This record gives sequence, C-alpha cells and structure tokens, in this order.
Amino acid sequence: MCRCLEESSGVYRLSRRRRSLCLLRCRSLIASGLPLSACSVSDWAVGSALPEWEGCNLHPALLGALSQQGFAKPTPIQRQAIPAASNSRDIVGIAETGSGKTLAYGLPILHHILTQRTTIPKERKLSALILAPTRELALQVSSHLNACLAQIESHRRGTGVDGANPPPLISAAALVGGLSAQKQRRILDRGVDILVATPGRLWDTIQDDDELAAQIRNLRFLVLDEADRMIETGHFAEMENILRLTLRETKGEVIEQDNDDEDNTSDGNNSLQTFIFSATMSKDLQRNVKKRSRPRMTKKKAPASTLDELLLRLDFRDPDPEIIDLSPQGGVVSTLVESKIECLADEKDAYLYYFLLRYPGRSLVFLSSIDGIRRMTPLLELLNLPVYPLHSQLEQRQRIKNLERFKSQPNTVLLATDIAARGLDIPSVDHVIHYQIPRTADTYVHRNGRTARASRNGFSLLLCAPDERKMVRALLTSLDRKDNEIPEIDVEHNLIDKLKTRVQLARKIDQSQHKVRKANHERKWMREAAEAMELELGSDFASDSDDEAPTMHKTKIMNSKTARLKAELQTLLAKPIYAKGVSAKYITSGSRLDIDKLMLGTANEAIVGAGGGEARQDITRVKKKVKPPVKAEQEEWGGITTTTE
Ligand SMILES: Nc1ncnc2c1ncn2[C@@H]1O[C@H](COP(=O)(O)OP(=O)(O)OP(=O)(O)O)[C@@H](O)[C@H]1O
Repeated sequence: MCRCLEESSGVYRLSRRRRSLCLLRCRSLIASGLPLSACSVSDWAVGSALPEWEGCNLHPALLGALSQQGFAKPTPIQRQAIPAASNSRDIVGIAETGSGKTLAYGLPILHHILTQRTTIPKERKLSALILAPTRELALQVSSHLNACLAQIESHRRGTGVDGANPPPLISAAALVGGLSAQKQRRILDRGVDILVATPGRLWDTIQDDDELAAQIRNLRFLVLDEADRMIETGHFAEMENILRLTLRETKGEVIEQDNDDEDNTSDGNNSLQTFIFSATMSKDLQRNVKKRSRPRMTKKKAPASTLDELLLRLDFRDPDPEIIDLSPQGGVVSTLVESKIECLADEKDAYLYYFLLRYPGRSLVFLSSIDGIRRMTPLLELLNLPVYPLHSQLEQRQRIKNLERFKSQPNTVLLATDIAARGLDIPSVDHVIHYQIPRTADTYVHRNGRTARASRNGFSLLLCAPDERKMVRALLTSLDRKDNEIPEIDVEHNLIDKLKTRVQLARKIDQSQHKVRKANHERKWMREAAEAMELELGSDFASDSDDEAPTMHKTKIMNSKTARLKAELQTLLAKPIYAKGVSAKYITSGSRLDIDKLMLGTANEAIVGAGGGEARQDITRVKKKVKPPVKAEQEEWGGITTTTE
C-alpha cells in the first residue's frame, strides 16, 4: 500500500481531494515501474498546513512550496484572483505595487500544470506565455516562478521519485533581449512549459520558429504583466503581432490585419485564459474591457488610448472578464511616506547628496535621462558614495550585475531611468528619490512602488525645482489628490552650503577628467584613422615627446590639475560635518551620548551628531498640519508585520 494511504489511516488524515490526488499519482508511479512508497502526497499534506490558503484550492505541492517560502497567507489580490482563475475566468487585476501580483497569476498557472501532470513529460508544449515590458522584470518573474518550482523539485528529489539529475516536472524560462540568443534557443528546444518574455526578443524568435508560433496559437494561459508600460516602451507592433497569434477566427467577424497572412489566425483554442495585471489601470480602460464581449476591432468607434487599442486586440474567451480592482486611493501604498524638497534646479545635486549622507540606506534615484545618469554617477563616486547606474544603454550583463550589487549591499545608490520603475522587486529599498518629476502619475506610482513593498515601510522624496511645481500639481490632480498633500522633509540648511562646496569640487574634477578622456579618445581616433588611410601624422601625434606634442602636454597639465583638485576634495571629505547644534568642541570632549550611539551603530557616520534616524521621522511635524493620504489600517499578510500610520 502507498505510504500516503497508510498514514491516512493513522496520524495524517488525507482529505478526499488529496486521496484522489494520491491515487492519481500512484497510478502513474505503477505505470513507470516506480515503488508506491515514493508517492509524496501525504508529505505535502503534512508540510503544507496553511489554512489561510484553503480558499485558493491549490495543489498540495504548491502549498508546500508556499510554506517553505514563509508565505503563510495569500495577499488580497491573490485571495481574489486565484479562485477566479481556477473557475476559468479571464482576469484584469489591478493592485498596489508590491502586493504579490506575480503569484496571483503565477500560482493558477502552476496549479493547472501540476494537476495535469504526474510524470515528467517526454515532450513539452508551451502552456503559458507571460509578457513583461522590461528584461529585468521578465527575468524576475521567471526566477519568482522558478523559486516555487525549485521547492517542488527539491521535495520530489528528496523523496527519491526520480534519478540523480532528472529534468524538472515543470519548466519555466525567460526569453529576453541582450542575452545569448543561442542559449535561449537551446532552452526553447529542450521544451518549456512557461515562457516569460519581452515582446521584442519573442517576436524576433517567432519569426524563425514556426513551432513556437504554433505553440503560442495553442496556449492555455496568456499573461500581460504591466501592459501599459509595454506600450510606452514602443513595443506596440511586436505586441500586436504576438497577440494576433492568440486570436480565434470566427465566421462573420472581420479582424483588421496589417498583412494577409492567413496562418496568423486560429479557429481553435477556446480554452485560452487571459490575465492582465498592473498596479495602474484607469477606470475608463477597465470599463472598456468590461463593455465588450468579443474584442475585435470596432470600426465605428476609435479607441481612446494606445493601451485601449492593444486591449481591443485581445481575444478574451470569457464573455465577462473578472475585473479585480484593489488599487489604493491616490495610488499611495499605506506603508509609504512621501515627501519633497523644494530647491533650485542647480541645487538638486547638493540636496540629493545631503539626503544620501543624512539617511544612509538602499536608495533608488530616478532620473529622466541617460545623460543625467552619466553625469551623476562619477559625481557621486567622487563623493565616496557607492553608486551604480541602470539604463537601457548599458550591456545587459552590466545591468544585471549592477542590480545584483544594489540588492546585495545595504548602503547603496542605484541611479536609474524608468526601466527600473515597474515591477522590480528588491525587497528592502529604503528610499525612492525622484530627481526629476516623473512625466505621468502612473510613473510616479510605479517608481514609488519600488519601496514600501509587501507591507514594509518605505519612503519617497521628490526634488522639486520652481518650474516643476506645476507638474507636481498636475500629477496629484490626476491622482485625485490635493496639491499640498506631499509634505516637505526637514532639511538642515546650514549643512547645504558645505555640501555644495564638495559637490562643486567634484563637478570640476569630473569636467577635467572628461576633457582628458575626450582628448585621449580624439588622439586614438586620429591615429587609427591615419593608419587606416596609410597617412603620416604630424609630429603632434607621432611623437611621444611633450615638447613636440602640444595635445599630450595639455593632457599632462590637465591630469595634474585633476590630481590637485582630487587632493583638495579628499581633504574636504575627511573633515567632519556637524549637525545642527553640535560643535566640534562638544564632540572632541568625548560626549558620552555620541560614543554610546557609535557603539550601538545608531550614529550617522557622515554627519556628526545627526543620529541614525529614519527619514520618515523628519516629516512628522509637518504631517500634523497636512494629513497624508494613508489608510487607517492595512491588512497584514504573509507573516510580514505591517506598521500602521
Ligand atoms: N502571499 C505572500 N506572502 C508574503 N509575501 C509574498 C506573498 N506573495 C508574494 N510575496 C512577496 O511580495 C513581494 C512582491 O511581490 P510581486 O513582485 O509579485 O509584487 P507586484 O504586485 O507584482 O509588484 P509591482 O506592481 O511593483 O510589480 C515579493 O518579494 C514576493 O515574494
């Protein structure tokens, strides 16, 4: 008799559902000639006592994996989306940033495959396609799902079901640009159950791979994660092409197509389920999804927005897709504290530097341009701050490396464009700083969503120049909020002048280094061009002697100027900066208070006497006057304690 059934009659009582699961599994074990004692359903039943997940009716193996990860209960979006998905509904899910949307759509997919599959398949056909707007998000979603799968695998292997290194029961992989296409090709060739992809790389791959296109026509699940962002990043054409593969063709209905490729439509696959998830989706858009039962192009009425248009290209099989809107009022997560600093545009560097020194932690700074990041990175490096850039012009490997460094070090600064605004799950980002005002309210919400995730506390800061005030007002109005709702954070203005001196010096050094780099680059380019054209360069270039080469001479002068400025900056950086009301005499007299703080590790290392307090504490006074839009109570989930305001 199988161990599960033995145990079922003893200490562990299997429910009827688990009994039938056990029988199903045993049957397949008999078929593959494996011993019945290997059936592990009861183990899952024991290891996964998670009563809070009961309503989601998930496969025991998934419950085991959730239990291993410490996810004691579903988040609100998971609680609503998972049962709806099990009822074969199409879902449009909107819930605050960091609220567990990935598993809200991921668990129903894994559950479906697990209940269909008891042995490792000889051939895998794609069951689910998840589209994500950025490479980082696609890689993250794939590793999120793989974290669940790894738990399941380690359990299966632990019970000795398979040989030493068997293929996984379920395989999930990412297909993104910037990484080796051959390697990704090999993974696809081996067979994948769940594919997480960015539209660009996927469309490129499909064009040379009819088999993949055929599998997409027969998908069981299609997920659009952060669909609105996919439009912003200019993936509309690729998205449209991919989505066209998932359409049914029904008699009498006209589907507008850019080309006449008959193969691009399928009249089968009625079982496709479509999930769309985002933290932001306008009410209008939700109504539009609701209004139509069959989403073909209506020629009379033009769609209101690009996303609207994209959604119209989707073929929901569900005549009435389930809309789950749990977005918080005003887009603000209740554990987030917002703040701003109003200053002149050219003072922003000094205020940013002040904030980073005053409140050490993991800070994500959003800038609106790559040039801005290129300027800011060396500046902060010269000021001895650990800083990493993240933008689309970096090589993918570098992007991943920088993100990993940011994740793994507690006091770091990531300077990023909006490619980092959506979906990235870095568990403890302490501060999000908007160096420039985001262009849209949605971007503000998503950027802020990189902090205050999974019910943790978070803090956001807007650096607002006078000509940006209007934008802030417009931004808050479109979130249905009052324009004075974001309080100012207390700034020790007496420190700003000192910090400005450091920043100006760092700027000078950077400019001087830049000139040297530029001169070197030009020399190199001239040399290479001359060689290519078999020309003789003049003595300026040919000789290494200073006398004969004015450009080299200049470089030397600039180098020594830079060295001088650097020494000056080092002297400045070595001098302590004192917080308000703290004098050098007080500190050197060996104040007990500060020595205690140092011992406890609560002293601020960069600003003497400033203490190690959190930024959120320094707006309390202002908050009494202007009430921030926080919910009175926030549900506590997943074993993570929530602090209420
Ligand atoms: N039930 C749960 N209990 C506890 N933690 C959970 C649970 N589900 C997910 N999480 C964790 O919550 C964090 C946020 O999840 P996720 O990235 O899916 O959020 P999201 O809603 O997609 O955010 P965004 O809108 O920013 O993309 C992750 O670290 C995830 O592991």
